[in-house]
Amino acid sequence: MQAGGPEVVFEGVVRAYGGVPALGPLDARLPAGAFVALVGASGAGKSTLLRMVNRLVEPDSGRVLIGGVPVADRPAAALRRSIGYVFQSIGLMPHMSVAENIRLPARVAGADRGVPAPDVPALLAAVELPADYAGRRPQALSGGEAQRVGVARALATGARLMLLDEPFGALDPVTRDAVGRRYRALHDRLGLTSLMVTHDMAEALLLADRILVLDRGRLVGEGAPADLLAGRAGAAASALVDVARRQAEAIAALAR
Ligand SMILES: Nc1ncnc2c1ncn2[C@@H]1O[C@H](COP(=O)(O)OP(=O)(O)OP(=O)(O)O)[C@@H](O)[C@H]1O
Repeated sequence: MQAGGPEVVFEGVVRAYGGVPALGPLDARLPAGAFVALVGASGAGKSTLLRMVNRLVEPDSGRVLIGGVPVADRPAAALRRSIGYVFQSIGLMPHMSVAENIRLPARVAGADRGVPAPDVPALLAAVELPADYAGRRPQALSGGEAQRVGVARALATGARLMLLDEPFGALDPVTRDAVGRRYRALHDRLGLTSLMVTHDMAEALLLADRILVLDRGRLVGEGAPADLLAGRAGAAASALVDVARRQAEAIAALAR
């Protein structure tokens, strides 16, 4: 097993699509081992920022460093093998078993290039799925179970940096809550660095160590959940927190 998750630094990253600015200039730092949530309205640039880390999006200017090394200096394929990527429609191969799906990224990377064969039982245990799920096909899994297989697959090449783009967005609220908390426990156990895009401020407040708030491509607020709740992370962050708080208060009032 590799050492803990690395630090990630964004230095003045800028990106436009077809001449239309989408992101930046933006500076941010994810401390080694942190769980960082990225929130903001639709189109704010969250996925663009996340995908700069594994070079699915290249910045027009500025740079991203992982553990002090610019991602642009590393071949994209090798870089992506070292980073877990979990997204909403996780894309498990329907004709392959769970075990084959988990082994797939390492197989693509090539055992002959020194990529060790994944320990499927250990990975299933890490995401708290029974060992006999290894033989199941994806269609025999619930949405929450499939998402956990996606996390196991993302960890299979030994990645200690995880990018999660609305990972639990398609799950019902109860499953979403349970899978989110399980993932947070896994993050702590393995000492991962995790960057998670979410639309749900309550989820960000409950799971993350730090929250970055994006608005129209700019970082408009940043802090620990306690900072956001105390109104110390800027007006945009407070506005999003107020929505979550009003919902919680309305539910509490209904129960009285
Ligand atoms: N490949 C692309 N081509 C053109 N425009 C794009 C492309 N990808 C993103 N954009 C635009 O860039 C802006 C930021 O998009 P991005 O997907 O990063 O936002 P987001 O905050 O992740 O949004 P959402 O929450 O809706 O997923 C949006 O205006 C979007 O339309």
